[in-house]
Amino acid sequence: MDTALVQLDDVSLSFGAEPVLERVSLTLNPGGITTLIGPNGAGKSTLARVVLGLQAPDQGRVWRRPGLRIGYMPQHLQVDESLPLTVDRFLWLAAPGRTRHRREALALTGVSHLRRRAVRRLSGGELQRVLLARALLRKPDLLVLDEPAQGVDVAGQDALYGLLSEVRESTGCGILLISHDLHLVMARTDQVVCLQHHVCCSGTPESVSRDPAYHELFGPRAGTPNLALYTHDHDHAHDLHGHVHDDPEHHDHGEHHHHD
Ligand SMILES: Nc1ncnc2c1ncn2[C@@H]1O[C@H](COP(=O)(O)OP(=O)(O)OP(=O)(O)O)[C@@H](O)[C@H]1O
Repeated sequence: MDTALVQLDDVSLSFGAEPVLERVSLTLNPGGITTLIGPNGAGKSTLARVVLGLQAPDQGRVWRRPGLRIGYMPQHLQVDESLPLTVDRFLWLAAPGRTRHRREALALTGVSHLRRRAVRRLSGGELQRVLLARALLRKPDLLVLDEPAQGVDVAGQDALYGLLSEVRESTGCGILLISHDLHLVMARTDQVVCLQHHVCCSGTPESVSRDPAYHELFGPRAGTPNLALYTHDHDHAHDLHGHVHDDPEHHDHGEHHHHD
């Protein structure tokens, strides 16, 4: 833990009566890429918000390295349609500083040509790259990216994940990534955490892609193309909301599983 950036121990959180995170533990290390995967509503963004300190858990412990700088790329960004905000100004508002730094960040994410463009005129993929540049401008120890590749074309997605690996190499920062692009992500991550309110399974991409709980969530064709056949013998069942059902003997796919 001395070397960790963030450590979560047994974190639980409910919104009203609905448990969203159940006893989640997670360690984020410098230079490590951790990918959070799970169906819609599994609690991934909520967990990211707990890591960021934007959301306090009901139970459990959250530890952040003192002085930790976090760059965050949110899943959604509301841009006021009436504001003629340029990309350059948008970046400056997040991290006031020299023009050179903003140019460098935009060059790194491959969108130098957009510096004077109005933010509200950007395409989805262009905006994602600008948001990544904004997160990098803070020179973060930890980058938290909530579905960074949404709206980015397939070649661009590959480039984006390649870029994240480069950023990790050159800066040594840790990266927490939320992603649905299993094929692209699995090859480029050190640790995969498969979330369905609780941590279903976690580990290296290889070990997770062989885990029955992973296949239960994502189906037999999920993961890397060279996946070996698996045996479906997981040791816990989920109810309709994805919460663990303790009695694997009475595990019934039709009634107890609801995976998007
Ligand atoms: N502030 C909130 N108040 C009440 N419920 C919330 C709040 N934030 C999230 N939720 C609920 O918590 C659950 C988990 O949401 P979350 O956004 O963390 O899921 P997710 O795994 O990121 O989903 P997706 O893949 O669709 O982005 C959802 O049912 C959501 O409606």
